[in-house]
Amino acid sequence: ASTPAAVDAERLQSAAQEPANWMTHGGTYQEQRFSRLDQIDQDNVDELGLAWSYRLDIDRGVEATPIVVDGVMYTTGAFSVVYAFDAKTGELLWKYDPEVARTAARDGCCGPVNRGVAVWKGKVFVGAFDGRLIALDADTGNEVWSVNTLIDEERSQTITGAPRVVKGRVIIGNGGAEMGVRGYITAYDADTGKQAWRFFTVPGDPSKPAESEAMEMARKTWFGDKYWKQGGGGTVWDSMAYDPELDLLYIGVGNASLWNRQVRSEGKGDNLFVASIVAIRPETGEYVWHYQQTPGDQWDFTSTQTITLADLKIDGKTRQVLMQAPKNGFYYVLDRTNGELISAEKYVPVTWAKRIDMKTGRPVVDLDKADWTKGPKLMMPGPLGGHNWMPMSFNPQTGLVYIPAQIAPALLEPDNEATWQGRGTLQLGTKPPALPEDAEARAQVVDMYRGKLLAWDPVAQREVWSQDYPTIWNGGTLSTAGGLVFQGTANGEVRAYAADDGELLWRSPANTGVMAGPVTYAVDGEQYVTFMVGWGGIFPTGFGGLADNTRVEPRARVLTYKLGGTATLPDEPKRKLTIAASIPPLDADEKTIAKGRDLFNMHCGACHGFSAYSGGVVPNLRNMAPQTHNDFLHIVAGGALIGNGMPSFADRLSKDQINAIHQYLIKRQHDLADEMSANDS
Ligand SMILES: O=C(O)c1cc(C(=O)O)c2c(n1)C(=O)C(=O)c1cc(C(=O)O)[nH]c1-2
Ligand SMILES: [Ca+2]
Repeated sequence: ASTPAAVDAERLQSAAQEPANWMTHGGTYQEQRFSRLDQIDQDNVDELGLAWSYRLDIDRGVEATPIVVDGVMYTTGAFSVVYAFDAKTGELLWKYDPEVARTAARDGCCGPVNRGVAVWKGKVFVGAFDGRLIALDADTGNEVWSVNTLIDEERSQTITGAPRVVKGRVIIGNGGAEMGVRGYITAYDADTGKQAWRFFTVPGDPSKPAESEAMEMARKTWFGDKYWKQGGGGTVWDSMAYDPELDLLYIGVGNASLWNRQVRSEGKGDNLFVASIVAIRPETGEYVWHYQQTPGDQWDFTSTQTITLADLKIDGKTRQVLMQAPKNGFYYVLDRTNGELISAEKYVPVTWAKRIDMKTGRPVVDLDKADWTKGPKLMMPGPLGGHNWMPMSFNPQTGLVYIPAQIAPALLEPDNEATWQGRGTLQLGTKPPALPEDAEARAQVVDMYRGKLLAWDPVAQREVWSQDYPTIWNGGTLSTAGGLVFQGTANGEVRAYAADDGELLWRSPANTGVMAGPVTYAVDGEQYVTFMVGWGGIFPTGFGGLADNTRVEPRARVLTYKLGGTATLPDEPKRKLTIAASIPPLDADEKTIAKGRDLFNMHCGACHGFSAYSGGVVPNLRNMAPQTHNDFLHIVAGGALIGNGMPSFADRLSKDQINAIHQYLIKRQHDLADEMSANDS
């Protein structure tokens, strides 16, 4: 190959005909994550072996889908670091680190993750966690242009999603709806980085003119004068799909901000376009249609999950559909020409709504179970969703979608006094959705957690087969013409199943949790399958992942397999938690500990785990060494561990507050020691 990343409009539109390559995030513009490669099939998949592996630089959540073009793989790790590999040998061709401040992890809800790059005509595009969109020379990894996509430096906006390129425009949205931001998506000229258009998803300051007719319409669905001060939300932090025939770009719009609609919008209004699919023109950013899945969302029900386009035979007619399994637990099939609802059924247990009314297209909300603004409610799904960002796939040969589904209830409790807290702090209008501190009570919730690889018939709207996992947060899926479904698991394996009946045909250790969506490609006539592996994202950081003593290590790698591959992974057992030899005495009063608890959950919980349950991605504060206790103030206020990515909180926490947090953690460390000795006896 002479010109690297020589991808243009024609190649992208007919990507399905070039299965040796994986040229755009979802494999094709339809984002089906289906490959016509069939060299690896149901009969020989058990001969898969490691062809090559590469240890990435930063052991935090790995979420990227690699792009592979003409024998070169472009992929990313945590903090938006880009890697180019020889796809056959794994040789590193170049690496580009945008040098996002490692302390910037605080600016996101869910870790400094990145879901991958886009390529176009010799360039590689990456959205950096700090909000820059950067174009690199695909040959050298040198920067060609860089733009700042952020509109408000006072707020925490990030990029975690993968850009898409449509008609020579690089399109990217931002994350941040847990931190009080306004959502939008922006298109830039791929050659120059010049902004082409921006589409806002929620209205801004009502004293200023609306940016578009769409915003004029959206405004009428918001109430009071608070929403725009709290951002409004509606971030487009992950999915998009493009239909070249209809010339429509579909974007998945996230949850409202704050979560609490009482505080945000006087408890009423649909709050367009939160939790919606919106169809827009890729050349102009002009609104065409929308379908709102969760009107007036107050459950963090993002509609940012994989958007998959397909042509399905429904009631004897071929329909051009758009499909999604968003967090809210319903599987939606829409007519993608106009946004009309074709069907929607529960794909996991759902308590917030009874069903979707087919006449109105609206959910029949069960207020008794769903409205937590007047008192705590156990939600199903919770904010982790029936399905999160881990991509699903659709196999046109079986007619099934393969959803990394999960059952993850959560208790939501109101904080109706919520006010603006400044950038880098959670702004929810709920108490942070912490797991109970009491070990037994926590176990009761965690025992409800179940992961599920769900093979779903989108026409009949029913399960065809499923595979159960002991916990949630399992990986994205890939399906192939070899009759296979590939998926990695939360507890550290890569697997292949028969696409038709779900039989487990191959498994191999990944030595870490696997979340990202795998891809397949071919070089010199040989088929490869790549899993990006590495544990992180919001479940491990915010919710402790698995229990303390069975935790998964966050080892970040690229793992590439082929038939007869003979490379090996080092033997890397799970680390066992050993309790610190001494813990400072527990002598703070209840009031101090309670204050420390609230401060910790608001300022520290998203990374170190609400209620201090650690998933082992960042240090476990229930197991601090004596030296860490001694240095606590230096670390938290003095920035002693800035090099490790631990910011100084001197700008937002007083010495007294830091001490309260420390006392709370001492209590939690004693709790852990008690739990461990109870388990031993
Ligand atoms: O509302 C947002 O802007 C936003 C952004 C992100 C993100 O950018 O990663 C996540 C979420 N929300 C979210 O709700 C969520 O569950 C989530 C999980 C993850 C992850 O990477 O594990 N990111 C995000
Ligand atoms: Ca969110």
